[in-house]
Amino acid sequence: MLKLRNVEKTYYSMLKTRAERVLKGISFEVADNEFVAIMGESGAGKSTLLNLIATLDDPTAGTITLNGQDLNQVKEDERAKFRREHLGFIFQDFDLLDTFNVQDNIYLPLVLAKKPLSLMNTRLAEIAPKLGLSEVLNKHPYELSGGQQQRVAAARAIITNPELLLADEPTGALDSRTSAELLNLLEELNQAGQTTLMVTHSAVAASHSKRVLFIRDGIIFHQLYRGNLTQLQFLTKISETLTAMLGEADQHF
Ligand SMILES: Nc1ncnc2c1ncn2[C@@H]1O[C@H](COP(=O)(O)OP(=O)(O)OP(=O)(O)O)[C@@H](O)[C@H]1O
Repeated sequence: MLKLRNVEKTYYSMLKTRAERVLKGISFEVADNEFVAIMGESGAGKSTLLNLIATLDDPTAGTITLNGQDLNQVKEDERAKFRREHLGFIFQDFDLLDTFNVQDNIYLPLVLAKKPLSLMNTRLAEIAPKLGLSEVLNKHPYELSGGQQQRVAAARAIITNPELLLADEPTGALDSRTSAELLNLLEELNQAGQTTLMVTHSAVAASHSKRVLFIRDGIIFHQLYRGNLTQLQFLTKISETLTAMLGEADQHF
């Protein structure tokens, strides 16, 4: 599904007098139906990596392919269309339009893709009950709780049946109960076949995935598979790894 080969990203200052090499050769694959979390400390390059996969920015070196298509080859003016057709996005700050009601917010990607209303209605009828949104379709985002708003954002992200769902700190603005609900929802969507890649600094969020990649110093430093562990057992394993990583970092100073 998704393949990264030796992906590098260097940010340059305007006059190229300063360079920051954020990603130094990242290689990994995400298989169909996987749910992968990417963890790393603040500034480790998680959002940078997600932006590259989202075609919002280009790598300095290396290749990224989605189902065989090299993202570098997608032309600038075709990228918005590419994102609409292949990817779904959930961000920390929901990013809903307050002037639209919930239903129209969810329909937006299909409206932009000029899909027929009948298809939108069919898809909504499938996902609204699953996400507990059937009763709020005529409300506006500002009338909803944070958890409901994030579920609307999730509905909007999956209504196009994206090949890959990208989530950037999706629980960052939620309290622990609504976070847990959203994470359970992401897990359920994944069990129903949704390939998902999530960036997070939360061990709890990562423990809902099937595999965690740890980024440090611009490389994939370590990875953990959930295997048959329960979410709580996986959380313990992730927390132990983070503690060990922090311990090693301390020894450098
Ligand atoms: N557009 C940009 N131009 C220049 N430097 C950038 C840009 N975006 C990110 N950086 C730098 O790249 C490094 C990695 O940032 P990034 O946002 O990818 O980290 P992160 O792991 O997502 O952090 P956080 O968890 O705090 O969001 C940081 O040092 C940041 O200052």
